[in-house]
Amino acid sequence: MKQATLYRYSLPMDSGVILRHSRLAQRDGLIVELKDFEKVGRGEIAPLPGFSAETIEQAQTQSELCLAQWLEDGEIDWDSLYPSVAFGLSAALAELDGEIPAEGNFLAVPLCSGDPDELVEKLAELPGEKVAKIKVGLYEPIRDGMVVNMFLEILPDLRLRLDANRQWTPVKAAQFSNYVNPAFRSRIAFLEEPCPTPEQSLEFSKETGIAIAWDETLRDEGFSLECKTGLSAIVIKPTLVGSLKTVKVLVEQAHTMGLEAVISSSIESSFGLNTLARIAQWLTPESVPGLDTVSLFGEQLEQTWPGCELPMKTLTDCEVVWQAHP
Ligand SMILES: O=C(O)CCC(=O)c1ccccc1C(=O)O
Ligand SMILES: [Mg+2]
Repeated sequence: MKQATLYRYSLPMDSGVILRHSRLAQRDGLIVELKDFEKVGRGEIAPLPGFSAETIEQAQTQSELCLAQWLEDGEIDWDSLYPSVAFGLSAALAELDGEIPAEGNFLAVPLCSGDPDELVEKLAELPGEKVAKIKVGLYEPIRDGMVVNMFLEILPDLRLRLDANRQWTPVKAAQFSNYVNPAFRSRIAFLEEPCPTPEQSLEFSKETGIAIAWDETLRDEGFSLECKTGLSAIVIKPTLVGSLKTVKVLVEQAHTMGLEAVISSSIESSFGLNTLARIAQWLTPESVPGLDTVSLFGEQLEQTWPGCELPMKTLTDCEVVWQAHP
């Protein structure tokens, strides 16, 4: 006996600088719950405003159509779905089928705002490899270069992931790198998307020896992964990329090319982050995922994120916006 339910959540948040152009004060999303006799599978469908092309209303309408098909044992055409719907639905189905192992990788790379004292504290709690992520490209590139130098100087066992979100012209990118001590450059694990185009970013890497990673580029029209000098990683945001199958293919391609694959947050609720932590442990066990975003929220949803003390909202507190069985 099958049943499908869509819950809609709304959680208070402050996206801060993570989103740059849009400051979100509230996060809305859907939780899909599939039941098949005693088996249950859940997934989160949460288009991210400013990043996803689809709205939550569009995602809900499409989810309802898909779920109706699933209830009738129909085939789902994954490639025709919005990425957020494809991801949430495929995660719920995979969980229903017992495909996603329960164990998660909750060692998220801490996102730091630029205050070294705060980071030193966060890092002291991290077991094993010390990696942190800093957003760059928000202020003067020279300032970013100085901040990166300072962190790497103060913490000799620290490695950094940087993310410029395509904010630097080649000139600004060069101003940044001129300020980074050449001896420190190899401790930049990667710099995501320094320049507006992938070609400019690759050129930057060639000139500076700083490794780069694709994030936005993965979502460019017609993108296919190729091995390029200087490219060391891809950052995969499943909510923006699509089904679990698409995620798996990207991870496999990256690993085949010797690239690191990093599962990362699109600011899902603590529920969605738990799913991502499990997927990260399952598909990219050697890589620390980029999931340090729960603190942007005012509440958690259904499942706690380890160490997070925010109040908990449960699915029973959420509105059921759709429910059906065959
Ligand atoms: O990747 C991470 O470590 C955290 C997530 C993150 O930075 C992010 C989250 C939502 C939208 C865009 C981005 C981004 O990579 O810029
Ligand atoms: Mg990024």
